[in-house]
Amino acid sequence: MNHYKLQMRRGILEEYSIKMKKVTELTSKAMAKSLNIEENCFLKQFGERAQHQARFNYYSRCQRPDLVLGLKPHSDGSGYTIILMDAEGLQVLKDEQWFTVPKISEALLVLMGDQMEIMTNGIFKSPVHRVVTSKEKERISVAVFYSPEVNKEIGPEDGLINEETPRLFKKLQAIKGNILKRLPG
Ligand SMILES: O=C(O)CCC(=O)C(=O)O
Ligand SMILES: [Fe+2]
Repeated sequence: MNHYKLQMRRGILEEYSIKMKKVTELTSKAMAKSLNIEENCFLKQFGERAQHQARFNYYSRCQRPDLVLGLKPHSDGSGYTIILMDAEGLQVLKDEQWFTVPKISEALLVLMGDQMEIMTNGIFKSPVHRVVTSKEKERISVAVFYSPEVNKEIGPEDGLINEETPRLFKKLQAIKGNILKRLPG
């Protein structure tokens, strides 16, 4: 890759990161509003130095999609994850069944991670998900894992705990690199 192309790609990534910061601010506020709690409460838990880690996933075409998965079942250890994809292939597990996430053009997918499940006291679930392969099409996705700043203490929002819905999680400390929690098997 020549120098000019490299510079250009860096520029695009930098711009994407800056825009992602805005997206996570808006999304965190919108999620709090939807739960009727103080709009900045999740942003406060994520902290001013919240982590944004981007991962590029490339899934090549596969002759035996019935035998080969692109990504094994897991839930994300992030707060939440923002996914940009160029094709279908991502599936989420609900009621022991796999559902394909539709690809909506220009749309970003917000996928809850384990830490947001904790902060919402279990109201927003961190789904087990996987990626299937395809015979016809390769696939690329960009996942931005948005997580609380390192060493930040997180826990269920007080506003979501009451007599009917008791606290489900203890307070925890956010740690670095807790991106994938793989399930056994
Ligand atoms: O490729 C995708 O759509 C999902 C990727 C994913 O689940 C991950 O990177 O943790
Ligand atoms: Fe994931």
